[in-house]
Amino acid sequence: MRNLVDLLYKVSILETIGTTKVDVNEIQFDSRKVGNNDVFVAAEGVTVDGHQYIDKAISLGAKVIVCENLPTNLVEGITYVKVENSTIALGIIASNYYGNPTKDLKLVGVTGTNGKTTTTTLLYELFTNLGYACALVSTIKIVIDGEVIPSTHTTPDILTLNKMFREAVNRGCEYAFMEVSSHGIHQNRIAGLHFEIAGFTNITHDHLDYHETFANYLSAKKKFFDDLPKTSIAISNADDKNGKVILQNTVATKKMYALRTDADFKGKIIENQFDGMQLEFNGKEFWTSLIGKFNAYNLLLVFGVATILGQDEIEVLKGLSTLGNVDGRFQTFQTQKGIVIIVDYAHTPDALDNVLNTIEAIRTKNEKLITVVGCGGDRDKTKRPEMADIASEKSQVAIFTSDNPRTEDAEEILREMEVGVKAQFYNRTLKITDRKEAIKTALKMAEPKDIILIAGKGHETYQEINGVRTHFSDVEVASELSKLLDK
Ligand SMILES: CC(=O)N[C@H]1[C@@H](OP(=O)(O)OP(=O)(O)OC[C@H]2O[C@@H](n3ccc(=O)[nH]c3=O)[C@H](O)[C@@H]2O)O[C@H](CO)[C@@H](O)[C@@H]1O[C@H](C)C(=O)N[C@@H](C)C(=O)N[C@H](CCC(=O)O)C(=O)O
Ligand SMILES: Nc1ncnc2c1ncn2[C@@H]1O[C@H](COP(=O)(O)OP(=O)(O)OP(=O)(O)O)[C@@H](O)[C@H]1O
Ligand SMILES: N[C@H](CCC[C@H](N)C(=O)O)C(=O)O
Ligand SMILES: [Mg+2]
Repeated sequence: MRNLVDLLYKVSILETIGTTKVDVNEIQFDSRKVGNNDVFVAAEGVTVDGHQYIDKAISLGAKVIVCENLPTNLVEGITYVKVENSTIALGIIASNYYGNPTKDLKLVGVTGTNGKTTTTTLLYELFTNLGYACALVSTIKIVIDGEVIPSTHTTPDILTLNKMFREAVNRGCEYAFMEVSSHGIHQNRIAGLHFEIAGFTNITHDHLDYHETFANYLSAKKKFFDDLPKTSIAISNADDKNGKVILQNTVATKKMYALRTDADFKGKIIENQFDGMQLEFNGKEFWTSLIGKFNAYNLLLVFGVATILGQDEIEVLKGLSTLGNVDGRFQTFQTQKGIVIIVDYAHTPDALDNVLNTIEAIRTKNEKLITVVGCGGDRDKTKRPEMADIASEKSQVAIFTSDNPRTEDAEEILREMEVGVKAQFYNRTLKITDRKEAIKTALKMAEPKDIILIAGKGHETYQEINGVRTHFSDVEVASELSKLLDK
């Protein structure tokens, strides 16, 4: 049991009704999870307003209600705490409940449209190999000192985060690396966390279904940096058009990394091949098995963060040169027939463009490049024609297929993609709704040395159609089918 007074420390309270000198059990923001003596924090969501579940929470045993609007029917014996912003209050209460774990960790958050999973995973692996106990919160998985927990969000809710960080501190973790999504920032899922370093990768077109305009999307990302305290360090990509904008109003110490301009962390690509890159960071050369300019940026951010955290530059570069690809990010293998398959999580126009440019820069021009790609349902629709345009322009064959249609009609998504194809490239495109069939067709069309890029789902091990998830893995499907077809 915890005392409510302690939990409300630093919460900006407008009004209380009833006593705050009560002991409470757990904190909940979902009425369905409320138990005896819990605190229920009612918050307005994207689909419903949590305030409408206050009675339900009380009937399940809630003793304290934290809310922005007091209900008209106040219940005897219940403590009501009116706050300005419920989600921010939830963040502070959650931190207090778990003993402010992020004050005892060096927490690094990375935001940006692409590269969050890659950079946070590389940081986790680098620091683990350097001998530190660490935690990772990413789209693919959550890891606490080696123990893997499945991930449901890129940035989980603030109660889950504090619970995990408490566990990490208890297990002796010194560092935590986490992805900070724009949804996470906008919904205050990171409220009250203490970030030692905040990193920015890049910002391009995504999630306009949620944020509506690019300006809103940019300001959601910027808010992460605006809210940092003076003691934090913000590190941004000087080559990105918005790399400086994002740091405009932060009071944190500012650092920059770049390949094209002068910066605190300056990188250069010496060689870029199919089996890796020779890079130069701050005048020191090293080899990485990661491929593509975008990964040079990711590695440079990792290098910057690691040196800011006090690691020796040479040791960091040695460490980076031993790291391989992150699951589903430019994951490459060859079939028996000699077809090169690349599975990549590119699910935005910019990511797809980067991956296709990377392949173009390192392939010999005699082979065909076949791209299999789809776009997710219930997500930003404006990505659809753009991704189809890019795929058809930069591949010899583009097969449009389903990604995760979720609750949308898969055929309709394909029609919306197709609109983006330029007339002169139309005859190099195919539409095959079933993803497995699409991959099979690509394999049948391919000759030895041809390249098949399977984009959009990367590490995912499911496909969601009509709201139902079934097991599906691009890597598994491609390798099973290629074995069958090679026979
Ligand atoms: C659109 C979106 O982001 N929704 C998130 C949001 O849910 P919501 O605002 O819709 O919640 P709501 O249903 O309106 O409910 C409002 C409030 O009432 C409460 N409630 C609701 C029903 C009830 O019976 N009782 C009750 O108390 C809810 O707990 C909530 O507090 O808050 C929930 C709790 O934190 C999230 O789980 C949920 O993520 C949904 C499942 C989701 O799919 N989110 C995706 C889009 C997302 O967040 N993606 C980003 C990654 C993007 C990227 O890759 O860049 C991520 O960080 O994962
Ligand atoms: N720095 C980068 N710039 C542009 N594209 C990138 C970069 N890093 C990775 N990509 C591309 O974007 C895809 C997704 O990368 P990653 O998973 O690291 O991004 P993310 O930001 O975590 O994405 P999500 O928003 O889904 O969590 C990769 O498969 C690759 O195609
Ligand atoms: N974090 C992103 C991932 C998209 C991955 C793609 N495979 C899809 O399902 O659209 C999202 O939830 O929008
Ligand atoms: Mg991610």
